[in-house]
Amino acid sequence: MPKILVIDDQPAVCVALTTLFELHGHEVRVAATPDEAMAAVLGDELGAVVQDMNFRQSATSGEEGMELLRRIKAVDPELPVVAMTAFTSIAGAVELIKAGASDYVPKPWDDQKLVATVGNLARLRALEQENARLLAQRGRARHRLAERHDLAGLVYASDAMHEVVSLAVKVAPADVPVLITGPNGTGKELLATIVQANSRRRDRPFVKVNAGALPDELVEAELFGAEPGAFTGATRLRAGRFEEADGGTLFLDEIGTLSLNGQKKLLRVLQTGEYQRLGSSVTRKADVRVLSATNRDLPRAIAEGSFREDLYFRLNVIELTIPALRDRPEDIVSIASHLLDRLAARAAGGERVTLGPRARHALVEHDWPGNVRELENRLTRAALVRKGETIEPHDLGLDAAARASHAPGAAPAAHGAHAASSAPSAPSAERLEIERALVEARGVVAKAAASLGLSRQGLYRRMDRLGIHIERKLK
Ligand SMILES: Nc1ncnc2c1ncn2[C@@H]1O[C@H](COP(=O)(O)OP(=O)(O)OP(=O)(O)O)[C@@H](O)[C@H]1O
Repeated sequence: MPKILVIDDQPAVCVALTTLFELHGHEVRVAATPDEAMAAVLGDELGAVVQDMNFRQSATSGEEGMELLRRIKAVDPELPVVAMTAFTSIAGAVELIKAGASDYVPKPWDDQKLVATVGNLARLRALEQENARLLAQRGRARHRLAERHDLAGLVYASDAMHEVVSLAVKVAPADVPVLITGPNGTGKELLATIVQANSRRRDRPFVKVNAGALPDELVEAELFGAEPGAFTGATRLRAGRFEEADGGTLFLDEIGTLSLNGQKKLLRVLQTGEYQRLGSSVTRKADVRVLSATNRDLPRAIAEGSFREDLYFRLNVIELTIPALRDRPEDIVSIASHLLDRLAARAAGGERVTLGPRARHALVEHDWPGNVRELENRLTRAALVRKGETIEPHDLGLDAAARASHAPGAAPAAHGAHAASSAPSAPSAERLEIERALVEARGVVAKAAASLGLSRQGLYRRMDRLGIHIERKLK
């Protein structure tokens, strides 16, 4: 039970209060003067203070008590102080609360009320202290992790991510395959980078392959290489990805959509540790650590017959699962601030952009179907269309943001030109991609089309279909 400090110059009052609090399980310390009280506040672990307002027989103004209250609050602003006062005026009470008293009780006091008030305040302080201790402990744990390992720019505040990142750096030095799972845009590739950066192979090649984009007929040549003439069009010797990654790490992204043929070829090299270039009979040794990632539910794909179980067990010696952004809302604002810093560093003028409080709220409220990648897109857009230094909800183009900006008292929508859409609900990945390209191209459709790999007409058709139109040319 928290210790209570009783401060009163009248021994009879001290005895009565000590008895009262001890009866209710508290330890009690007594002080008869302001100096004794300060010694206790500085030297003891206290849960709450009950203090008189006058310390000399002749004094009645309460000024000494007010002075002591200020001294206590100056050294420990969170320590609850209950003032015992003969004040009956509202002004006196207000002054006490302003000076930091948590509560005040009249003299003579009501035992039950006093014990309940002081007990509650002391319990609350204990809870707050425990919270602060846990937060500090977590902060220290994160700090230690970031100090000792290369976290490749990954930012988080949530316990869930702390667990994933801790496991990633723990398994990094072991040369085992790691499968990283999680929805699109949650940072799977970034986590693979962390595993590689903290492994013994950190200074060796790190080769990334989008396994899902490999056409079936090219899987073998891409992974293992091809001799000249091995297939039509193969005029030069081509090194495969396993060869490029020799001594290092191979990251197979989108492994869940690798063709069955590709799966078979991959399984063989993982089982035997050997492979051959297409068109060659020379067997090569694969000294490669394989990391892979997918957003697919592989056990389900196995049940449906589209993924090999034997390959799954080879790849999945360790599984790291990244939760969707909406399931770790504590991360949203930290990541957003980090991304804004990154944007500022890349921008020509390097101007620092910050998030307004309503924009933060809108970010935390949003569902983030596209996870951190969507957050990146939204912030890129917002950083470009914002009017001032601060990003407001309507700059983000989010549903919730739009609602927030139309709420009473909200700032009017920005009049700056931006790619605006007439159908704001549930933005698709395609819409975001196009909006981002348009904003980055400052509204120049031909430029946006080129960056998307589309013809100008092609982009216009898509904009029509999605109801995206350019409101005004960006300056
Ligand atoms: N926690 C984070 N802190 C900082 N940046 C992050 C974080 N998570 C993701 N990012 C950034 O978000 C973008 C998407 O991340 P990444 O490409 O690693 O996701 P992914 O899960 O591999 O996506 P996909 O499933 O589409 O392949 C990247 O630019 C990455 O740097």
